[in-house]
Amino acid sequence: MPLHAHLSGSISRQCLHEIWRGKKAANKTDLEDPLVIMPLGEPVVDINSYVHDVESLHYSTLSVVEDFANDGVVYLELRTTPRSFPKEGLDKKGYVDAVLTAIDVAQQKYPSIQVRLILSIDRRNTLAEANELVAFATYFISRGVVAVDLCGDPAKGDVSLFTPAFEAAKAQGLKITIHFAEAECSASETELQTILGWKPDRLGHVIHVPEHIRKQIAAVRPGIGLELCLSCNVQLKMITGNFDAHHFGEWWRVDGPVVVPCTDDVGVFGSPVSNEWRLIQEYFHLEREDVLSLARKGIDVIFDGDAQKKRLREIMWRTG
Ligand SMILES: CNc1ncnc2c1ncn2[C@@H]1O[C@H](COP(=O)(O)O)[C@@H](O)[C@H]1O
Repeated sequence: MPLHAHLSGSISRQCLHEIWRGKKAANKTDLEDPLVIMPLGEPVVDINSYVHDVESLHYSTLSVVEDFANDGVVYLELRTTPRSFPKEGLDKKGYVDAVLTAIDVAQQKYPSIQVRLILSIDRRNTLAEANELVAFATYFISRGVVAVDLCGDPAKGDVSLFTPAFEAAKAQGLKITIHFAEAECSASETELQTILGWKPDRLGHVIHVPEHIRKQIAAVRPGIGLELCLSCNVQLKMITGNFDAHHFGEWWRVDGPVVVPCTDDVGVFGSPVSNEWRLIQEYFHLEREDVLSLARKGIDVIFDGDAQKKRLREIMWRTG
């Protein structure tokens, strides 16, 4: 049940390779084969040069959902930052529409998985761009958009700029999740207090958090969701030390907040969510009952409604 998965970062190298091969055959690209130039573990920086039209967006979204379904995922929240590709006649609204259409097709093709979409504001955006994104998110609620996120380079931007946009999102019934204290530079007291002031439904990463903020997180709303991404944080050295030093170990027993193991960018880190659960068991010595209880608690913090929660509970209790 990965709830923190960036669409572009979830595209497998093989899928990018296939998109590239198609474009190469049609004489539509001068780029190198992504399988050759992007070693595993390195961020895929120029994904936009491979995926920049409806066709490749459709192909890659379908492939991402397929990969998650094949990993045994039955509910997925993908997130993406809407982009425009004027040369291809695609604006940001068209981008979201294309992703949602591909998700619909994917759900029909792989009926075991249900997928919802989160739209991400990038920290470099202006307030006008953020407001526009909230308007798109609202427009597409009936087609499966459930929330708004804040992501991007943690060294960029002043998050307080976005307060009106997140307030507007909440007023429209959208949920909010925020990349939180991802790097030291995005963990100032002012930034963390500003974000907690938005009363987010979930937080992502939650790394550089002083003790008093930890208490505040637990108090900000009962059962706040924490999207923790072990492989990402270890591979990118966002934490000091190995898996056993990950803050999952501090959070998973804390009463109140609900920890959900997530993949972040599985195409980059090469660790599907089944492997994230394996790592947790290996490094934190969870018993089978702990794993089941954690997975079941996660259902409470998904951004879909009661019918979805009921479906997931039926699956989870049957599994147990
Ligand atoms: C430590 N991991 C991360 N931290 C912060 N932002 C990240 C991220 N991984 C990905 N993104 C954000 O998601 C966008 C990917 O394109 P999609 O929107 O999927 O289409 C990136 O541009 C970046 O802003």
